[in-house]
Amino acid sequence: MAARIPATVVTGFLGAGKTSLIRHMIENNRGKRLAFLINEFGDLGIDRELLLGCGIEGCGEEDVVELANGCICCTVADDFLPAIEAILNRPEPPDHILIETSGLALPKPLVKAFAWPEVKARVTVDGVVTVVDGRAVAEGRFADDEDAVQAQREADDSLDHDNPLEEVFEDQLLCADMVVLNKLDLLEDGVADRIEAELKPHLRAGVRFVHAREAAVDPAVLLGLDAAAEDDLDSRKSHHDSHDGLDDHDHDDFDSFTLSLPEVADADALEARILAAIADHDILRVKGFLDRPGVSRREVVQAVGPRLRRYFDRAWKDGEPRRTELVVIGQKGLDRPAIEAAIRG
Ligand SMILES: Nc1nc2c(ncn2[C@@H]2O[C@H](COP(=O)(O)OP(=O)(O)OP(=O)(O)O)[C@@H](O)[C@H]2O)c(=O)[nH]1
Repeated sequence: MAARIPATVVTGFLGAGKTSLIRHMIENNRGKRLAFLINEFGDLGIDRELLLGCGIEGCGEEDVVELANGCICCTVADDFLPAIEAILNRPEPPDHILIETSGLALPKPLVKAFAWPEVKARVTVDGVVTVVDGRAVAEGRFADDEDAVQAQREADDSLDHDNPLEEVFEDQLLCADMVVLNKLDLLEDGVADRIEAELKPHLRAGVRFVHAREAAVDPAVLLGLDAAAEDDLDSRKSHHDSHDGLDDHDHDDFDSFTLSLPEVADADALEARILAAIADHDILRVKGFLDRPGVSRREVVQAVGPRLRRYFDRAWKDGEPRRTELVVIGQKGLDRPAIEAAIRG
């Protein structure tokens, strides 16, 4: 059998640092031919745009494939398989494939797809890398209310949590071969070690932790784990393993919408309104691009919980419509009219 191409699955909750990790990998890639499959929740395709916007050599249009139709874990057969086959059938197949899942995806159904005979013959899962937002963990974003869980367990004997964030977060950890504990700069001394000690007993044996800022991890550490995860599915537990073997997962727990705005003359004022909306409506993630009048470059907006960053990436291209668009993601029941009104001001 010809050597199989290794694929790394990069997972982690919304805003943990997956795109940053992949970007760092592209910048520090020592001559390997890489291909990227990018999937995200929300319909703007921002992550692909961000990677292409960095203008790094070795990251061309054809190398970054976006899986746009919903969440990868629920559309494996329709979207993922044709995309991976197209990559494998290129005249010059890549040396390594990287797959960024959406922040709400469960990695296990994706890894399972690699066990399908037509894929397994040609690709192997080198490793599942789970990026963790250390600050969000420290703030207790993924922690259930213990009393509520206990009450629920007593009521229906199920293992389900009352906090869907925690379920997704745990599923991503339970599938990991390596955990990147990110956002060290936002943690007090000693907190990263404490988080690692707390998470470790819940993970599969031997899973390594790497602590990182800006998800900057040497590709030599991330790639070449040689895990063959598709042969090892039983050890990767999921809250969504069901008795009939079918995955039982949908994204009804989460909501997203896209907001289009006119050009933004005062970005500081818009930032303040976005932050106020995030606080008032418990929004998990906002990201998008701003059209700033008189400025040749587009401005990126990234918010994860209460923290927001803005920076200019690339120039608007000739003929490209200059747009201001933001994707807003939160738990089910987002009050769209109120959020829109708050952000529009
Ligand atoms: N302070 C701080 N911010 C970080 C770090 N790593 C990433 N970020 C920021 O966190 C935000 C989200 O990072 P991304 O890399 O886009 O996260 P992601 O996991 O790809 O996000 P989704 O695809 O939306 O789930 C961006 O504003 C990053 O600049 C870090 O180590 N420290």
